[in-house]
Amino acid sequence: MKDSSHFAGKTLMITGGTGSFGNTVLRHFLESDVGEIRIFSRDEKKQDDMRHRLQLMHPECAEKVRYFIGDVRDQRSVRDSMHGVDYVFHAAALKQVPSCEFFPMEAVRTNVIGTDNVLHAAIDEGVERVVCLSTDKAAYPINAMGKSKAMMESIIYANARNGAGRTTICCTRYGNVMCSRGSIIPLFIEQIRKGMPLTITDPAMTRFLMNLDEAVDLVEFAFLNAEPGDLFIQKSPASTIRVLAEAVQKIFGQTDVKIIGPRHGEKLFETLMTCEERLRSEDMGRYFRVRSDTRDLNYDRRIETGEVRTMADESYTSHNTDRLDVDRTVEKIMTSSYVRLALEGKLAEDEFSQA
Ligand SMILES: O=c1ccn([C@@H]2O[C@H](COP(=O)(O)OP(=O)(O)O[C@H]3O[C@H](CO)[C@H](O)[C@H](O)[C@H]3O)[C@@H](O)[C@H]2O)c(=O)[nH]1
Repeated sequence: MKDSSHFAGKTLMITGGTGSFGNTVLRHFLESDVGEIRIFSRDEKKQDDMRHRLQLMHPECAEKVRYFIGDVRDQRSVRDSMHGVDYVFHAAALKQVPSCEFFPMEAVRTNVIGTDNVLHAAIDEGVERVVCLSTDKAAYPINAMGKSKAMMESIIYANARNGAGRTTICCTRYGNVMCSRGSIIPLFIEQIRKGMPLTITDPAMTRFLMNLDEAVDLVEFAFLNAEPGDLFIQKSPASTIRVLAEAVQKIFGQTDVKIIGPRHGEKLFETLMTCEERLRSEDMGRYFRVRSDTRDLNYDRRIETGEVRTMADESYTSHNTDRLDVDRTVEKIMTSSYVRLALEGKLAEDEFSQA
């Protein structure tokens, strides 16, 4: 992390801390002189693995990390782990589209109620900043995962608007993180290794591509720049699944391709910023900021004059963003440490990419 003096001596908590994001962010945060990092998650085995990995690879900072077993669904466990915390990074979520489609109430419990629990505990405990992680699937949502994340965002903005005391709550939204657990690139690599055909849902589908370090940069940018209720969006390139498959094959070897059709709840393209958000967005270089709408419900008091615009002409989507060809997709994919290690046959040795 570049300048991380803002974490000096502070206590940070990462919900969903044993996931891909949690592992990457932990590595970044441990480079700073942070006081303490709390990993909050459900799975004792994953916590134990993380503890051992850290002791093995970075014994000098292992003591700064404390592990809390709990579930964001359970308010008590959230509160008990938040005493004395300065900053919260809320990454705990159900995020697989197909499984949320079959168990939508589970998405509600974790993504909606869980976020409400985290925010209220943070407000009550006087946490200074909470950065929540959302997804492109929350913009014009069509599947249960996206709808639950859209509700999560509403809860974030409502809490920020209704007054969160000394707690600044903000949100980040990004597209597909390459090589996160259960995602397409690791699956393609495995299929090539086993000599099996690549399973492609729809070759024309597009997805935004970013790596885990970029996700961490976005979260840090939000942390440093947020006003209450801000949404920060990472500008990202995208590619079609056909191009992505060709790029992975170019790196790992040719194999057949099988078209399997879209899975439950999938979109042809993703939206990172809606037309309505785009109208009030601010271009900050690598990122967009969408400020929260701070008007109250007394519409009668307002008299609008002149031209009133409700939405921008276009939303910001994986179809109309910078679209990568095969070579640029190869370049992009190679920025993922998972892919580089897989290529060198060193995946098992990596301390964090297995998360
Ligand atoms: O066998 C497969 C599986 C997937 N796909 C396609 O590959 C793309 C990416 O699929 P992933 O499962 O990797 O990602 P999703 O877009 O479904 O969702 C991912 O990105 C989200 C953010 O947008 C969340 O982070 C979520 O956890 C993560 O799974 C999609 O177009 C999908 O249709 C295939 O072609 N073949």
